Amino acid sequence: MKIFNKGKLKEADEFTIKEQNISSDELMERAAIQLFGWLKTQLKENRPKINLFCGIGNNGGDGLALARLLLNDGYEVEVYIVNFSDKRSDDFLLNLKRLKEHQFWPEFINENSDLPELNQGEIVIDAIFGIGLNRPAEGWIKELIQHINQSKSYVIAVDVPSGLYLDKAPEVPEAIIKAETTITFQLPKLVFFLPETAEFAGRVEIADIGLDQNFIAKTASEALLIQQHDAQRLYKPRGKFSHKGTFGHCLVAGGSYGKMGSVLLATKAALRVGVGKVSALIPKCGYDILQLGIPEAMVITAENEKFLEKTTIDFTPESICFGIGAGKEEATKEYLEQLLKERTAPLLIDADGINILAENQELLNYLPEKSILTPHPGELKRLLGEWEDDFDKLEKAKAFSLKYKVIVVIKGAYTITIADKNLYINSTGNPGMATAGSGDTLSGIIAGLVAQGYDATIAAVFGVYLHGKAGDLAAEKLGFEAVIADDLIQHLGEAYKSLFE
Ligand SMILES: NC(=O)C1=CN([C@@H]2O[C@H](COP(=O)(O)OP(=O)(O)OC[C@H]3O[C@@H](n4cnc5c(N)ncnc54)[C@H](OP(=O)(O)O)[C@@H]3O)[C@@H](O)[C@H]2O)[C@@H](O)CC1
Ligand SMILES: Nc1ncnc2c1ncn2[C@@H]1O[C@H](COP(=O)(O)OP(=O)(O)O)[C@@H](O)[C@H]1O
Ligand SMILES: [K+]
Repeated sequence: MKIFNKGKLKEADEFTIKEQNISSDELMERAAIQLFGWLKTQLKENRPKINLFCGIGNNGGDGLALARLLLNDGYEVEVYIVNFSDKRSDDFLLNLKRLKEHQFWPEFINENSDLPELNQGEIVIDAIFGIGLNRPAEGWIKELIQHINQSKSYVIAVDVPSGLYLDKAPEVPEAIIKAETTITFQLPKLVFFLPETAEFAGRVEIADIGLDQNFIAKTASEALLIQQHDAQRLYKPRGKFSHKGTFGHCLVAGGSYGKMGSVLLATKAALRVGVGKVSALIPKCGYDILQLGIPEAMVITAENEKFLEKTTIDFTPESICFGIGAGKEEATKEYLEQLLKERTAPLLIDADGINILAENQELLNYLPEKSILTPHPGELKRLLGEWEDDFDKLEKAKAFSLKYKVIVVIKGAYTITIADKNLYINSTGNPGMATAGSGDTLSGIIAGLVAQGYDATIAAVFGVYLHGKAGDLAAEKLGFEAVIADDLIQHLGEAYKSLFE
């Protein structure tokens, strides 16, 4: 699903109005009908008091139209017009008039008003600012927002929590509505998936207001949310007459004394994701661990007992996963340098592989095109330096990815894959995956897909999706706390199957 910026969302609104020959207030009415339908479904027979806070732009207009629909249905409604300016939008005014025609008079509030009483068990609809916000909320509006946030009412934001920009980091986080649920129109917004801003939106619901599908399809977006139907299209079915040679040979090079489990996990994950053959290249001390832990894999040992070093292998793998549990010994660095310069196979670099690159930045120049780096935020910081906020982080990671022509997978609650200036935001995964080794399994999955012939960007995006889905399926059965990395591997088969459910 595409994620548009503010400019493109406005264009989509305008195009739809023209193309479908409707007035802008009809689009607003569609938005209100969607909001009303969602609320009614959620509330079932319950009839809590609903307090609507409406600004004077079109977001406020949505709120006023919703208030009318709620009143018509017999809900107890209180409407507060957050009267911060006299530049009221036409559709706001139209909906104010319609509300008054229903003999309902909203309360206008400004800096001199008392803050309204908001109680537990009541609902607050936040329709103060939408995508038209252009500066932080200040003074009494900020106080009102804080009052709403401190109340025990259930807060539902219309389109976007008031005070949150779409395309940049907030300057004043205290001046943003913290919603339990955000009902956003037509397309998801990038800020709903970034660590510093996602929490303001709470649970996100997308309301289809019928924006022109052709416009959405033909308009390029820099960010995509990867959901089931997107992932399904990436899947390559296995041919009836295929054999293990069809699905590639993956080399997992890593491990050091005390950290051999990471290689075991990645190796297993590569096999479970469908690779034909896997060889683990490890220091000598890991031989028994690997052979006993995963009899399906082949094992090659480096000369050294405890860490990885330059080793000659007598085959050409279809992908190499380098760095997990590897440590940062000089000899291990030299081996990475050799792999970078030899360019024998597509490379995925994770964990200590990334740390070695961060400490020896001259090596970055040797990264083969379309190599995949899978840093968690700590590793990313070592690679890129500090960033100011999430947007700055994304810009820096994009610049890095363009400069070295590589794919950067920023791991987190919503893992973001960056390739060719595009952002692919993953929709699967859960806090149960915050457990040691879950990143190692991801590396094995992605390298395993590359070995099977998936394009590197697709392998990253698809692998991240499958990994998160396996985590979701594991958590469904086991509960968040009990999920361990091996469970992700165990559920990869079901994750594949779920693509077609
Ligand atoms: N057809 C459509 O387009 C559809 C649109 N839809 C809805 O419209 C919403 C966008 O509406 P919008 O463009 O009117 O902007 P909105 O967010 O209501 O606010 C603008 C006002 O806020 C003001 N302002 C900004 N920042 C401020 C601040 N910090 N402190 C104080 N004031 C501030 C700004 O004032 P100004 O900067 O001009 O002084 C202006 O007056 C969108 O999110 C969706 O809900 C749906 O109905 C579907 C159809
Ligand atoms: N709260 C979360 N929600 C979704 N996914 C998560 C969450 N926490 C961690 N993950 C996922 O788990 C993995 C953790 O990777 P990483 O930090 O490298 O772990 P390790 O080094 O222990 O293997 C990443 O793929 C990340 O996206
Ligand atoms: K809002």
